[in-house]
Amino acid sequence: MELKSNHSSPVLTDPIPVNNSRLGIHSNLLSYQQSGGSLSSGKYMTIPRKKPGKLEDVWSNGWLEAMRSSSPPRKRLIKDKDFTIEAAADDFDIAYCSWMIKYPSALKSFDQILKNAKNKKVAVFLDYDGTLSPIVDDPDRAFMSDSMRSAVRDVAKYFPTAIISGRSRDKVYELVGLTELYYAGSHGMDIMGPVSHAESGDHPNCIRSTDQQGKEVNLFQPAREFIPMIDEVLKTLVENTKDIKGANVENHKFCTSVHYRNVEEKNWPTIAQRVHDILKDYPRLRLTHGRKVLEIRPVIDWNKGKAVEFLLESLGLSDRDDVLAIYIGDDKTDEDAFKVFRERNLGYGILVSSVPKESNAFFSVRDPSEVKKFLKALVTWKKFEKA
Ligand SMILES: O=P(O)(O)OC[C@H]1O[C@H](O[C@H]2O[C@H](CO)[C@@H](O)[C@H](O)[C@H]2O)[C@H](O)[C@@H](O)[C@@H]1O
Repeated sequence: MELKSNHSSPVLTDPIPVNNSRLGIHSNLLSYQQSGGSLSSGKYMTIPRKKPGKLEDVWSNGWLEAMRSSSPPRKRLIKDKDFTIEAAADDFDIAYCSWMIKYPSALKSFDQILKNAKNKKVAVFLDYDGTLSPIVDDPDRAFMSDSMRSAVRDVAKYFPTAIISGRSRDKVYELVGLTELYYAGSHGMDIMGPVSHAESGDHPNCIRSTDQQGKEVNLFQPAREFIPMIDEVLKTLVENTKDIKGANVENHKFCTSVHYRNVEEKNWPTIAQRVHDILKDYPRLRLTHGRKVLEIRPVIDWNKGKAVEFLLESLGLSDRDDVLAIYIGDDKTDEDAFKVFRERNLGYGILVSSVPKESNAFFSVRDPSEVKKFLKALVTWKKFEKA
């Protein structure tokens, strides 16, 4: 079945604020115009969304392949009365060790990182799932440990620190529970940042608000106009996947996730097809892949990388030679941030991965427990430096 022709060229254009040259990033904010929606005037730019193609193409357009490779398989454990080892440990370790030549351990390279951080202001950006909390089957039970929370709290005492998550800002705040951080939810499409250096506050998508403590903050929501559309899609996704055992649709306000971690693999084509069928009616939405999750988000040129740039700007830390930023994340959506770090020489991206995978990060750590070690080491260094 072919998609209707009106889906093949869905791109109308959206206003781009032109008077925000101080915040160069905003001139790149691109989006599609809502059909029939009225949007304010301004400069227009477009980005192409991949033509969806034939419906049966979930087989050939790479969705299924991406789904299969979207999260490392849990390693098989061989248990003995005295020890537990991972299956095929030798082969795996060889591959992992050679991968680590390209992405050295951030813990083992700590001295090198410190050398570059000396006399610089360090800012820390942290992803949540798979970085601060381990990956678990139930997204509602992805809790971070108290010791991790305390490590993040300590980091925030010494360095401006932000959480950049795919989850809704409210949800990730609830999970982290620290008031001393900045939060960017929905893959950066919902940022609560400081007002102090906020030329970013001039942006039309930025409004003054107050946080949970009543402190004045800047709220930046570049995809606000998409809320009704996301809401509508969410309802359809819930309805159309309710008969697929294990499927779980999560609402992030500016985007939505369809989890298939608990869906039998033989049903992955079905869930992919259902999502595909719904998405074809929404040319202003696109799909990205996370760890056993399909993420549906607005087609705007905004992501975790842009969110980091925005926060650095808001913090008065942009375009400065005396700033070194660190970003720690584990999944594909974090690659947008790693890429910006490389391109703009902002500092170090650190990938959390226990298996070899291509990345734009500079360093790696294996899992959240190593993230915690790294955060603690940063704090110890700063304390020592101050003493
Ligand atoms: O940007 P993040 O903070 O890493 O959020 C990305 C997605 O994380 C969550 O899903 C992932 O973690 C779940 C809990 O461990 C796991 O069950 C799921 O398979 C993973 O994809 C969250 O539930 C998603 O909504 C986020 O988009």
